[in-house]
Amino acid sequence: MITLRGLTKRFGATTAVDALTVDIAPGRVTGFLGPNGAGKSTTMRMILGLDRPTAGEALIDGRPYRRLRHPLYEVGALLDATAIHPARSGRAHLLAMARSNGIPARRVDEVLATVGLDDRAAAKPGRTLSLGMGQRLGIAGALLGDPPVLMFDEPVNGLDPDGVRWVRQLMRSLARQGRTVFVSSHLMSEMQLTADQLVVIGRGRLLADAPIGDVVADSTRAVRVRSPHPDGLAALADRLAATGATVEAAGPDELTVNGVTVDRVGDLAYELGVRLHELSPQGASLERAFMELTAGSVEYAGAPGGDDR
Ligand SMILES: Nc1ncnc2c1ncn2[C@@H]1O[C@H](COP(=O)(O)OP(=O)(O)OP(=O)(O)O)[C@@H](O)[C@H]1O
Repeated sequence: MITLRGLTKRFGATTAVDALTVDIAPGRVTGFLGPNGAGKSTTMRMILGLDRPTAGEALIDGRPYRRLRHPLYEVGALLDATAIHPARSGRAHLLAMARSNGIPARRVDEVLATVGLDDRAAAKPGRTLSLGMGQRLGIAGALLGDPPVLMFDEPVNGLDPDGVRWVRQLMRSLARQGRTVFVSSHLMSEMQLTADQLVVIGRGRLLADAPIGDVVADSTRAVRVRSPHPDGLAALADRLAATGATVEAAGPDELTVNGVTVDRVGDLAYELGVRLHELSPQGASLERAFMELTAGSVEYAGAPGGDDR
């Protein structure tokens, strides 16, 4: 269990994390989402004792990181896959970690096998590792102490589709084993397949903490409209906009409409005599739910005095 209580971090005038209170429970994958600069990395860094909270606390199974007796046995993390010595091999990197934490050397072979790095890959110096191999090595490091709490910051960055699927299965199996799995990602479609629970933040503040199904179900569903008559489609778009719907041109013969039902769009098209080739409700997606949730938080990067890092 990871517990955040009023967790706050200020860097000068910037409030990176703002009074975050949330429990990240074991036995499920909790996705951590937010627009760029929302405060995800800073939150993860505070959980790991790498940044000091300005106020509040971050606890791992009830204790702050600095009070953990054997940190690697209690929490494993992948924050930055490039954080490996350029001249050191992956295996040497893991062996050094194991040795300094009283973990037997054979565990290094186990985790290398788990992440799919063979002897040759594990012997390569850090500077020659691809981003994907670096990610696998970082995940191996997180698993080294077999900890009940795991955190991964953007673990699928740089992985090919096979690698992405592999990370998804790994996260799910770690959660099934009863561990706390806290993972950030920018890939919404991937998160929709991986996470059970979502914690969404914007400008450092909590926007949502709910099962993923609830977050997605709360989002509005778009309606796709296609017509072979551009003028008719334009007239329909104007009419829909006048009724308060949000209308986007998705192509020369296609509209994406939000804020009205399919029936209403169909009725208006009929009234205007516009011939349609398609009128279909779109599936709810995490992508849309995320956009709606964070709509008020994304202009942050461009705001006067804002900091886009
Ligand atoms: N060491 C620092 N000094 C000053 N400001 C910082 C520092 N670290 C982070 N910030 C600022 O804090 C805010 C949150 O940054 P953070 O990196 O935690 O966001 P994030 O959600 O991880 O973003 P991204 O998705 O882009 O990685 C940003 O405005 C960032 O510029």
